[in-house]
Amino acid sequence: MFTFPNFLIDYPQICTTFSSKQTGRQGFDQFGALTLKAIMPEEKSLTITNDSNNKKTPHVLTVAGSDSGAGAGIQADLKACAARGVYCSTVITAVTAQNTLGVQDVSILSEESVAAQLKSVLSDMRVDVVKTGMLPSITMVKILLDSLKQYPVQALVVDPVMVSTSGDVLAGPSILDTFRKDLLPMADIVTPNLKETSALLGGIQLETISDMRSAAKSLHDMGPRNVLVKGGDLPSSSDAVDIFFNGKDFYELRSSRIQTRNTHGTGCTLASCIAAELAKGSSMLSAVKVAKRYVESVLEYSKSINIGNGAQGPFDHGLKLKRSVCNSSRMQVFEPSDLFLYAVTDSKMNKKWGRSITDAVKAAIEGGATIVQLREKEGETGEFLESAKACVEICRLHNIPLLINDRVDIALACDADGVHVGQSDMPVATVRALVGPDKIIGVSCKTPEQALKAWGDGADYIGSGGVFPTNTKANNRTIGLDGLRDVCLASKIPVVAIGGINLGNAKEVMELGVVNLEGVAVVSAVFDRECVAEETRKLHDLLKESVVEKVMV
Ligand SMILES: Nc1ncnc2c1ncn2[C@@H]1O[C@H](COP(=O)(O)OP(=O)(O)O)[C@@H](O)[C@H]1O
Ligand SMILES: Cc1ncc(COP(=O)(O)O)c(N)n1
Ligand SMILES: [Mg+2]
Repeated sequence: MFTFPNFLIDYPQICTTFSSKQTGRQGFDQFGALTLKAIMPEEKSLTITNDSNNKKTPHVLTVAGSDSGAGAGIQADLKACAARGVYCSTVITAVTAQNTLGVQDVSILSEESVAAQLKSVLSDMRVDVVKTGMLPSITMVKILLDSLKQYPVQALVVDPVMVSTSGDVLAGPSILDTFRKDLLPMADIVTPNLKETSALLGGIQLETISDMRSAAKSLHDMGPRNVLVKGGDLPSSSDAVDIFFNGKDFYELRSSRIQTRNTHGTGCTLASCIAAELAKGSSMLSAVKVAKRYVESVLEYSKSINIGNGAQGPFDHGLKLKRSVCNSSRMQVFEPSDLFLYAVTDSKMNKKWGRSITDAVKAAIEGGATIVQLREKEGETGEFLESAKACVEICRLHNIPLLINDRVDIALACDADGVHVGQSDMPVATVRALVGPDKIIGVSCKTPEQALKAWGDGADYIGSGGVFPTNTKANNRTIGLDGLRDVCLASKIPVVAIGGINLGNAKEVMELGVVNLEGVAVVSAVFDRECVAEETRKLHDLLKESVVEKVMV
């Protein structure tokens, strides 16, 4: 038996740079200095240093079958990793003749060839994560596991490919026992589709999300550290729902179902993207979330691709809009709890108190702000961009997300973590098309209808208000605590309350205790004050005292 040095997965909460010397962990040396993403549960205030001399290129090795149509298999893996900015090497287990009609032929490579390919790559190329797809024989699984024993890697992502989306069999039932007994216990994550889940669990029926949850639990009992049951083919659901289970918590990962014929290779792409994110240093949950969003984005962008005459076409991993979706230095996926204390800057207030934007942001973070938005309605673009870049640097040092109000161009240019838009700004779907799957998008909503639309369009959170009257925004209709409650109850994404919130009324807002309400956003209460850090700290303390159990009604 062997164990994978699973440092990232065991410690997703710690973010700083560890060198192998500092960790002293066996098996970690081969990775050199790794930048690990990190959040400390209470204070998110760790410094991220970068040992650029020793920076290693993230590297995924895919062990899978070739697809001549290039929508799935090795070809999908190469394209997905390239799109995500990660190097990908390949061990080919079989050569399939495939097109958009189905699988016409399968030639399985010799076991000697597979063993030789594994040795060539693993002995020389410092692989971070191995991802498996089509493993057509029991001996090949054993060869792979033996190779990994000799050359341990950071994580193993197992896509237990058995049946293609077209319904063709790629690995027969005789492999099932080896998958269950030998491969799954070694996996950091296993990502079966519904048919594969059913086969692994002896042919059980999977018709509902609740069935998927029970199945994820049963698969977890077979030994993998994490399970993702993919629901791309769940007939009863109008959304594309996947169930993630880490042995403790279940996560229902839901996206809208894209109406397209171009879904060939979604499973391979998802698993490769998970592997790529892990290789970059993500925690498992973050990797899975980003991968799901990436698949959703490429399906959306590739709707118009027209290749082949069959029922299932491939998609464009590079996205139609060539953007630098993978170059962001942000390491962390948005968490609802980030909305706890949301500091929104205001150019007029900064001017009034003679503060630079950067000083305002530094002080808010010092006082405990958990997310920052630059809302600069006046001033020159060039100047704003320079301040925004400086704020991105400050926020990244503290692991605090930084969003830009309204200005998608500024957000892209300074590589901010996201954008916040109002109802009359650029539509959310267009913002998503421009900023890509990784960025956070927030939308201001006053009604349940707007909240549902925001979710459908791909927003990550809602800012709901004005809860109380405010001077910050002219002619802004106040929705009150009742309006806020209605939005929270209707919403499918986290909500932050905004509008006239201060030390005198923040408790009332939090004590609504309504589902989806994650925190408060403030402008004047912290920035129209002499000491921003102190006011922010007082508000932070008050919010902490006010946290109550959330209710559905
Ligand atoms: N039409 C779709 N719209 C959005 N997401 C989809 C769609 N079809 C599949 N997905 C997503 O693609 C990923 C692969 O799922 P699935 O198609 O079930 O696996 P496989 O390709 O292995 O059969 C999952 O995250 C699933 O939710
Ligand atoms: C060589 C190979 N490997 C895997 C798949 C699965 O494809 P999908 O991701 O569409 O289920 C495939 N069709 N061909
Ligand atoms: Mg599929």
